[in-house]
Amino acid sequence: MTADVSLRAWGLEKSYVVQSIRTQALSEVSLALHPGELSLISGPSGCGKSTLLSLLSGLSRPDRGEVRAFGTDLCALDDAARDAFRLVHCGFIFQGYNLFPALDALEQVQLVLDYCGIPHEVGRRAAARVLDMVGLGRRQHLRPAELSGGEKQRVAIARAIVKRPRLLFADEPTSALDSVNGAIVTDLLREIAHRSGTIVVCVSHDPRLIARADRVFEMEDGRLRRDSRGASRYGATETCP
Ligand SMILES: Nc1ncnc2c1ncn2[C@@H]1O[C@H](COP(=O)(O)OP(=O)(O)OP(=O)(O)O)[C@@H](O)[C@H]1O
Repeated sequence: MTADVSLRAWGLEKSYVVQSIRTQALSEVSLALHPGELSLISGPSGCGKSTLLSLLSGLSRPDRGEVRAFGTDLCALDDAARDAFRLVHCGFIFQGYNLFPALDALEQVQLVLDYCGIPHEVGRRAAARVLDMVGLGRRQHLRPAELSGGEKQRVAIARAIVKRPRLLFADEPTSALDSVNGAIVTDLLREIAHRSGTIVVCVSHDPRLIARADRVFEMEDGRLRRDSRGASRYGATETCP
């Protein structure tokens, strides 16, 4: 029997209750994401994209349904075990970069490896290598205030991939970037998926990302409306069976 290398969800339901008003954020969402693909979750504001990302990454639990990553049922794990799962397997990238103002680029990336218990000098070399890979080898000693938005996002990407996660989640990674930097970050995410076999999942409205994604999931009112192959790899957009 071969090991399951996918991230799969079945019948996800999630609602929020605020002051006794219930909002159904997700209904009957099922999908399968595969290694080496950049998948995009798109749709209008409030349709449930961030909620889906949070369930797929084990940051929160569904009311009903199941999420399995590499065969592990994330919903069956307690909070500590899900934290441990994320530490080992998941990288996260956010719209606002979430960098520490006082640390330079190298220190931002190295901090992750320190946290994972990697010896300092080994971590420093690995952090420098990854910064080189994202095109920031010569800017590794600059702090966030000295970097452009696109460079900050590349530091955030380096930080997310330095521990070689099998799952990379990005929430609106290009929405604060101009066209040149948006394209650089988009291509980088795609390259990470294709080269290292990472499952890369992005939430975005950005047409640049939609055009470069291998798989596009369109959401509306908490449901998946369309699951299609992107034009980037297959030449034309086609709807998945
Ligand atoms: N913590 C929360 N408490 C209450 N309601 C929430 C919470 N998080 C999300 N919601 C509601 O759930 C629905 C889905 O929200 P979600 O943030 O997943 O959508 P989204 O597609 O990511 O939106 P956006 O593109 O604006 O970020 C919305 O109606 C939202 O108001």
